[in-house]
Amino acid sequence: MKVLVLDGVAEEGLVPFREEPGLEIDIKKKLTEDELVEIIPQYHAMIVRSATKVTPRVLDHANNMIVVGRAGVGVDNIDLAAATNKGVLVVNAPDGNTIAAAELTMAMILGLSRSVPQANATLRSGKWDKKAFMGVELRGRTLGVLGMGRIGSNVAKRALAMEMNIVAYDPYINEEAAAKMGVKVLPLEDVLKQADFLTIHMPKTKESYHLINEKTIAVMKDGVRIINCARGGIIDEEALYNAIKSGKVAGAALDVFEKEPNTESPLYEFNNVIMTPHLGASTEEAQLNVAVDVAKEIVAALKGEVVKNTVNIPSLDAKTMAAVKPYLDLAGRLGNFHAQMITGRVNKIELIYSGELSALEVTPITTAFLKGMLDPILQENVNFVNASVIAKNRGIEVIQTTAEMAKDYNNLMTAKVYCESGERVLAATLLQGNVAHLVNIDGYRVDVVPSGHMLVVPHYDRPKIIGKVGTLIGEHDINIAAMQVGRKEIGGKAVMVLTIDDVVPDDTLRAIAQVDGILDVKFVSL
Ligand SMILES: NC(=O)C1=CN([C@@H]2O[C@H](COP(=O)(O)OP(=O)(O)OC[C@H]3O[C@@H](n4cnc5c(N)ncnc54)[C@H](O)[C@@H]3O)[C@@H](O)[C@H]2O)C=CC1
Ligand SMILES: O=C(O)C(=O)COP(=O)(O)O
Repeated sequence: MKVLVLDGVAEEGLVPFREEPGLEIDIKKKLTEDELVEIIPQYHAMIVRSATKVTPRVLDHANNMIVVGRAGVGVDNIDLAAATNKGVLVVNAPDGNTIAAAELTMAMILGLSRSVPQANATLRSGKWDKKAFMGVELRGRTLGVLGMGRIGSNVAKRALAMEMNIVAYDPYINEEAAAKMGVKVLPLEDVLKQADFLTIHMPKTKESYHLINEKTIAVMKDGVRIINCARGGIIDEEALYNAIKSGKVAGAALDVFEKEPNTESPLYEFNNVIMTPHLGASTEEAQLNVAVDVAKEIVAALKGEVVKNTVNIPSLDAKTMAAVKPYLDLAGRLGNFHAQMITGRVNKIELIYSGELSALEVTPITTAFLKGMLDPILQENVNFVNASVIAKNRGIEVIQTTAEMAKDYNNLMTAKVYCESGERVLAATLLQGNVAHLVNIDGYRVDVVPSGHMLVVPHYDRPKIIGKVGTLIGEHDINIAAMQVGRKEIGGKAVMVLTIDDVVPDDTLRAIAQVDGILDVKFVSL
């Protein structure tokens, strides 16, 4: 397998790749979209930082791509929807550069409060100008933190050590944990009103795009200083320009810009604006950390193992994964079994998780079912990343419910599939040793290990029928390994499931279907 490494990812961190026999690494610096499109089909994985744009067009050509790794946090340069549709996993390395970004933010806050870069530049130009650089102290001033995640909370921790008051806005955090740290979580407007320094640490999303704009700046204190080491685009740069020009904003420190690289901007006009070229993660430690972390994740993804930091599918912790894993296999088999039993368009899938299963995180199990069912039916590559999206795009309604009790079983997964030809129901359980057992077909009780070749034959419960089916199969020298009959009442309808050692030819299937009393024949191979 081949991995493409771009954007100057730290080579010394790629050790996990070098330890994998058979993995080829290509390290390239800067590629245009056209160049990327041309070479991308040969790669199974790629690593980027923030420079390369992984566009829908690039992904469209990435026919062998399994995983895209981001050596860092922000994935706004990767088209996640296109990756998901293509079945490409996206992983990031969110922990390795937290301290680097938090420390740059502190450097920006201190740089702004004492005009360090400007004073340095003036002195170098031959001027000893003490008067021009009267600073302000941080002690006792209020720092507003927008986004109290990894970086925001590390900035808060450091600013507390400098005796600042901290107020924060983050609608998705635990206020108690923040309060314990000494941070007051407030509505956005209050944070904007109270902050002497305002620092941004949220991702760029539809919600946060241009969050700092003419209106929100108007709410802020006169003389506020604004720091952005998160993402360009969260600040409307034109509004910031106007606010600095008018004196409303006393200074700004920007590491990120709406358009990068950014070497020309009206903001260069102001001496009270400090700008750095997206250096937040640029420390030796951070670059080593993120390269190692993302390389490990990519190796795991290529080997089909559990990946922690997935961005486009929910990631599961090791404990949850261990509990869910046996059911992923069961669900995949059940989905695949269904795919071979149904005819016509699928409209709705209802999955009922009962007994012990109801206490688990069942969404990945649903995904495993969808993958198992859709993969054999569709031309496109269906995997854990795109299975739910594909189902949705095809208008298949997926309902997942749980029930605490599973009659007669410890755990039971029931899958009802509604399609043009009607409704089919399969139910399966995990018995000792995590072996999957199919225990119900369309309301008939059976006990079949869903594996290998099987024949499912609904029929009338009458003498001679089973014998005739056995004879027809025997005539083709196919051995029957196991046989099960499920019936509700004597003489009514029943279902026969034969586990056989070989593929049954189509003409034999037709001959079986013609036996008087046989209602249908399905050959299922897992
Ligand atoms: N300048 C640089 O080189 C670097 C920039 N970053 C950027 O810094 C930002 C923060 O990174 P982390 O702290 O690691 O991420 P994180 O995911 O740990 O924290 C982000 C926080 O923002 C909050 N949030 C999300 N949407 C919000 C909204 N609309 N309003 C308020 N809060 C919101 C989330 O609840 C979360 O607590 C990201 O944009 C990341 O890309 C990260 C590393 C280096
Ligand atoms: O991790 C992040 O989100 C960053 O912004 C770091 O970007 P970089 O890897 O230095 O291009």
